[in-house]
Amino acid sequence: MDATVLDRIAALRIVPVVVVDGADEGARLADALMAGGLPVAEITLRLPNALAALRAVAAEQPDVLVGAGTVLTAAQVDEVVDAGARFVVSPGTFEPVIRRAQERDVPILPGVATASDVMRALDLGVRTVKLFPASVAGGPAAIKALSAPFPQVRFMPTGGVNAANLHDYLDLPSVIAAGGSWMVERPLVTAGDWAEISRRAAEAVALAAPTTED
Ligand SMILES: O=C(O)C(=O)C[C@H](O)[C@H](O)COP(=O)(O)O
Repeated sequence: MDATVLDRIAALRIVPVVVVDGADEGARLADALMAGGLPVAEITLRLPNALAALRAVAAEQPDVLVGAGTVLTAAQVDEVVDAGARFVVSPGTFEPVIRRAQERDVPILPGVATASDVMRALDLGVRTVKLFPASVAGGPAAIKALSAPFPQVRFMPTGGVNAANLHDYLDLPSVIAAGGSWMVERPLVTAGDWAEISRRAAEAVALAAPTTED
């Protein structure tokens, strides 16, 4: 297991969740994130050519830590790892996905929304999970409450995170990073507004930087 991937995510503090289609969009998106100082992307398997986007980022922008999101099956784990994904994110805690990611030696962040989900993840040997959908599952208060019985668990809240509430999550000691689409909204990609994506990425990086009191 490549522990350094989770360390890099923890250092970056933010994971842009992107919906891109095809090699060209993927490569340009990666360039825009690099320009914004945020060299990481979770490419969701939501569009038909998401895998081509993933492959292009992995091949053309090796400095960008690229992962795959919306991974729902073990077969998709194989597809995304073969395409170059360095980490795998799933909306739920599903044993076949977790097991295949472990077999492929790639970090898996399964989605959890309840204590039972966390217990299943722990039983499968996973201690870093994605709280999803974070805002619906209780937001920062849910993470605080879950951290009491599960102090060993680290969270990447995703779903409803934005520039306004980012710090409510990042300030919690059990949160390694927050994920979200707010800096890479799909209309910006389809419009080719890479400059705005870079601007929002840079803004998010500045927001996530520790404050002077930290
Ligand atoms: O399906 C998955 O595996 C996902 O990755 C879901 C995404 O994390 C959220 O949909 C992002 O939520 P927003 O930032 O509110 O847009």
